[in-house]
Amino acid sequence: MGSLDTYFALVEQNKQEFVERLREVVAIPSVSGDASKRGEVIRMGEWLQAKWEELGATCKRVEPGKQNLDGEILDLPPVILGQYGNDPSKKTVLVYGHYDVQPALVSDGWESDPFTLVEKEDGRLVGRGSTDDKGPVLGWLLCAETHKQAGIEFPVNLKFCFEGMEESGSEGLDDIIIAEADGWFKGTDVVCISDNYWLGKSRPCLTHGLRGVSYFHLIVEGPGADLHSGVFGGTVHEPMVDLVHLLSRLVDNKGRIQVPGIYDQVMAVTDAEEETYESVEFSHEALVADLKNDVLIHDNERDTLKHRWRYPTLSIHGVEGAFHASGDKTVIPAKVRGKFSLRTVPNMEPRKVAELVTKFLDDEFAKLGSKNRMQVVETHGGRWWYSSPDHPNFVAGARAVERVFGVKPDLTREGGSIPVTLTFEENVKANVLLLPMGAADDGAHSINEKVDKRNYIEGIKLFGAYLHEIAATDLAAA
Ligand SMILES: C[C@H](N)C(=O)N[C@@H](Cc1c[nH]cn1)C(=O)O
Ligand SMILES: [Zn+2]
Ligand SMILES: [Zn+2]
Repeated sequence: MGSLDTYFALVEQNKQEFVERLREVVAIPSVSGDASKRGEVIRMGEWLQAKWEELGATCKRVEPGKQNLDGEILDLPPVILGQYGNDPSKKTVLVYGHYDVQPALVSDGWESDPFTLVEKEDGRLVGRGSTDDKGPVLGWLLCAETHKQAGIEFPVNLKFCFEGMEESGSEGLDDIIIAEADGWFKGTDVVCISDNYWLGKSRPCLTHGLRGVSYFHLIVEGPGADLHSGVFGGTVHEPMVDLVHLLSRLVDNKGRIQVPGIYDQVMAVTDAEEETYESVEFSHEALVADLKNDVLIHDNERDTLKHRWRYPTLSIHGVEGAFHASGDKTVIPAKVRGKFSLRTVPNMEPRKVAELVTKFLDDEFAKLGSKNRMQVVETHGGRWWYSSPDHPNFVAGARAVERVFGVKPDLTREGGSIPVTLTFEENVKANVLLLPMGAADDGAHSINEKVDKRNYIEGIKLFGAYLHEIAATDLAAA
């Protein structure tokens, strides 16, 4: 593969330029969960479309419709579909990624402005979206640009699907994938998604499973307005007291979900699965160092991995409407909204999960004898995904990892969720490979999110190597 060596050499040569390109996209604050940033999310989608079109791709901008966000009716950001190359003698690879990001404020604890990329001496490229998912999304573009610059024939036809709502439940995307399965996505041989992370910091991985997510709002409201706690404390049912009580009933402090029936659908661990935990690169020592404190529940790596990959979990995220500023305001909030989510696993069904959670909270609320009103709303949900890692798509991914990093990849499952993975698999009817670029300690969704320069640059090489391996692979051997 002489042309691949030329490609690697040019990626090396362009390293600093690629950091500047990442700086340009991080600077667009495309936060999908913030109504005031919707214009920026749309601008980010338009940026991507323009760059791909400059390169010669054919793009289609699909509008998923409208969204009601905090009472404001907003345009959903466009889904950018693209096709780069259309040679019937080549295989066709569909890549998916998202150009929206999680919210980020300096006041959350960032060391610098989240939307100004900072290159640290130790190689960290710090900025919101650097690893999730702007680095990888940009990586596919830079891979294609570098082939063109080097005069190397692009080894496959590339289709792409980039969305701007992944961090907010991928609203509207399922319908588009279903509608385009026999349209834009027709002829896809394999799918590749780069939107998760390695298990450690040195060994790359291929991922063949994701957890699902079911997100809930628990709303408790009582008086028509906030009240003075000196005047009304002890004489009215306080929404916040009811809410705190209900939230505390959902999960114990060992992570065990308290909703009856929730574990009934969880697949049992098989002997074959037990073996898969033996060989992966994962240590509590490294994890505790990343966490900055030992706050681990389990005393061994295997149980930690099982609770990340294959058991359901429940996390409490926040309370809207509660007093949260500094100072000692003596208020009784009139309406509060608790937010929590469950990560779901094979073979849990989202409908059943919502039913069990709602019934449990209804029963617990009834026990309180409160005169407040309570409501449980499932705001978004996504299904888990599990696939065999034996498909030639994974073999091509493994070969590409060996070519770039000189090691065999770990085979992992992911604790996070990319709900459209299953939608692609079911509707486009092609195998999906998850090929992450970022490392375990990147801090996606957290403060000081980063991608290491090594991961970013070698990741761009990996994308190219993977496409060349796909071109050379007999996919019919599946
Ligand atoms: C794994 C992926 N990069 C990711 O972060 N996915 C999100 C998806 C989501 C669901 N609701 C909101 N965001 C996640 O796993 O939290
Ligand atoms: Zn992501
Ligand atoms: Zn994310």
